[in-house]
Amino acid sequence: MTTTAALRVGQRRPDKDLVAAELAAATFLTALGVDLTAGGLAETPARMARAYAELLSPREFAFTTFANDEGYDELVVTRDIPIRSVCEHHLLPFVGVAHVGYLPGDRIVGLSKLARVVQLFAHGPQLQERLTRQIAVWLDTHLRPGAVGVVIEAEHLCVTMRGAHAAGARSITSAFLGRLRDDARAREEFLTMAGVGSPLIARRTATPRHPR
Ligand SMILES: Nc1nc2c(ncn2[C@@H]2O[C@H](COP(=O)(O)OP(=O)(O)OP(=O)(O)O)[C@@H](O)[C@H]2O)c(=O)[nH]1
Ligand SMILES: [Zn+2]
Repeated sequence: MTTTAALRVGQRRPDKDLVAAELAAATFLTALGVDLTAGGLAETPARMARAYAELLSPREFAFTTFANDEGYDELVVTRDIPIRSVCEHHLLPFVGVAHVGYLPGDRIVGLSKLARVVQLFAHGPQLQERLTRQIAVWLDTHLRPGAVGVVIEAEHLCVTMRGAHAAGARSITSAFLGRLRDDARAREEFLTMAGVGSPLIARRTATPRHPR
């Protein structure tokens, strides 16, 4: 018989004060010379408050796992999971895709949950490197698999739309734990399944060794 387990993850009602956020947004825009009485801007501070509240609040979900009764012992990879986060330096969006995989141990996870774990950590002021690592470590802790791999490819609007104006630049980060860290062939297989599998990319995305 397959045993199912579900762990509630995330906050049901994260603390937020939308009224204070709206007032602050109005002050912020006015200080930058934006005339809130012009055009359709009257509601903009309230919209900004709601928009950032959404971007910064993780959504609750159930992390559902099943006993690995079939003894499935090959990689499971979900690729091209959309990533939408905001960088902690400018609070501007970074957008792209995450490829997440694991080597099952005693349990397998509901496939949608890999995307939900990505979204859990993406909601909040982030660094791409930290986001990549948090997803990997969280899955390692809660699934106890033989390996975890996470690759994120993202465009940071603070890099492409302003500042350096490096239009089209994308940053690639990775985190490999367990067998995917120790075994270059397994890592190459993961990268191929994730669609980033050229030997050049495999070398570029290999993280430095740290003790687990
Ligand atoms: N490593 C890393 N850097 C990020 C990330 N998001 C934004 N940054 C960078 O954080 C840095 C902040 O640098 P600062 O010099 O303090 O900020 P700034 O004056 O706005 O810099 P410019 O963007 O170069 O105009 C910038 O180089 C950003 O590109 C991220 O996820 N990871
Ligand atoms: Zn930034």
